[in-house]
Amino acid sequence: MTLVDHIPTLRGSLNRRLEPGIWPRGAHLRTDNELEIARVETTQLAARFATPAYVLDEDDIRARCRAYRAALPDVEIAYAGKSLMCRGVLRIIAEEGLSLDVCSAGELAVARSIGFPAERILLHGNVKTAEDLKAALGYGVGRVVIDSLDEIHQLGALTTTAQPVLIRVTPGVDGSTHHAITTGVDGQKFGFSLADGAAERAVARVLAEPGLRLVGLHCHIGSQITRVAAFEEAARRMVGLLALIRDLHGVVLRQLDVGGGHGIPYLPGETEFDLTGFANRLRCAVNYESGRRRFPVPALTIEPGRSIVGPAGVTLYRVAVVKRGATTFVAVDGGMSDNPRPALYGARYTVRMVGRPSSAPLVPVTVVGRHCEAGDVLAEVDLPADIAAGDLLAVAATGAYHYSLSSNYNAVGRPPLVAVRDGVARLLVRRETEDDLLARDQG
Ligand SMILES: Cc1ncc(COP(=O)(O)O)c(C=O)c1O
Ligand SMILES: N[C@@H](CCCC[NH3+])C(=O)O
Repeated sequence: MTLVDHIPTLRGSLNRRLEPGIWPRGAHLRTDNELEIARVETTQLAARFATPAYVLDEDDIRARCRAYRAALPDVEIAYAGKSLMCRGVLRIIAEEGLSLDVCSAGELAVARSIGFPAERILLHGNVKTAEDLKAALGYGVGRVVIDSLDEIHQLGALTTTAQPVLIRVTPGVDGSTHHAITTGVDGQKFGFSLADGAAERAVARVLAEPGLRLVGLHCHIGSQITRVAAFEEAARRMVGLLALIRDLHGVVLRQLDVGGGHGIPYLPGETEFDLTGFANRLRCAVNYESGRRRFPVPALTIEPGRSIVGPAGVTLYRVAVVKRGATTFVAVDGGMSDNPRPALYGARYTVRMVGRPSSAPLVPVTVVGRHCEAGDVLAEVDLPADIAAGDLLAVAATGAYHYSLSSNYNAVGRPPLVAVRDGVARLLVRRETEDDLLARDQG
């Protein structure tokens, strides 16, 4: 802490500029401190849909899809549906020409309900239940990504024609991210280890299974990673394995899926993912390694989720209570049920009081939720000293892994998901009601 941090009056009052790179592209802060997203006032959104509410800048999502396609024109971009899955978002993804990664029969059902093209769908997961596998085969998904020896037999026993599959490999690359979302190293539950030969043994088993057709390899080293070199290293190792498989089995696998995991900034000053650098270095690494091993350059797939939808989302909360003391607690009408990420990963956020002007100095506060846990903390940030019940808070970069991680803790209904575009708000998913909560309860 510096001296300035201890003296509220020196901390300044509300910054009139939105932190660059953190808020949706269509976000604009007016001089009266009204936050507009895609020319829709967030005070109007809060009035119409109530709070908490997840707001999505549709054009931001579309722009991110297009940026990926422009940077990687010959690479298949498969949106990781787990990051934010609903029909409205999948329609955007389908319209933008992306493929889709699903990891359960439930996610597949959403995709299926809008007729997402089956050949552009990949099924993932370390556990795929019989229902998941049957649903995938029933819809005719393009590829299933095999994650265990058990699954080889389980899937093989269900197929009637040879199902195209990839094998998920753990390449032994650490993306330097939170341990709960680190998946490229040995000692975690996903994939077959490259280092101990498990991946090579899985290849032999799949090749011997008549119900499966091995078309390529997959890896996913983790999430919220900005170090491009980690993806480059993983790709290099995977091409090495493709060449080894050719040498050992005489089989040339044409597809290489290097997963997703591209990080986004949540706080000012955090590194943005270098998409152009990633595209160049991925292409160079794969071309170089393929050339060196005289292996035909494989067709590439990537699976970004967070970096497609994360920055497009903003959560709106209403301040319910302010408790002033040694710590000032600003308690809002949502919390860990709509955002468990601070509790799960120590995630931090950029938060603003919006909707009315304030010239009060900024003071440190702890933004907490309404749930029955002391750990229900959303953020530790600076907000205007005159913050009061009824004020509106906007939390940035909540498009990915918020709606999809939300729960009904304390029988609180999940917030609505609202898309905004060209001055118009469109409800994608309505708020969960008490009737919804009671609907499954058999009494
Ligand atoms: C197999 C797979 N692909 C893609 C992703 C998408 O990750 P992210 O949202 O970090 O891009 C995940 C989640 O980490 C995943 O498990
Ligand atoms: N849920 C995690 C990301 C998980 C990535 C999925 N494999 C997060 O919110 O950061």
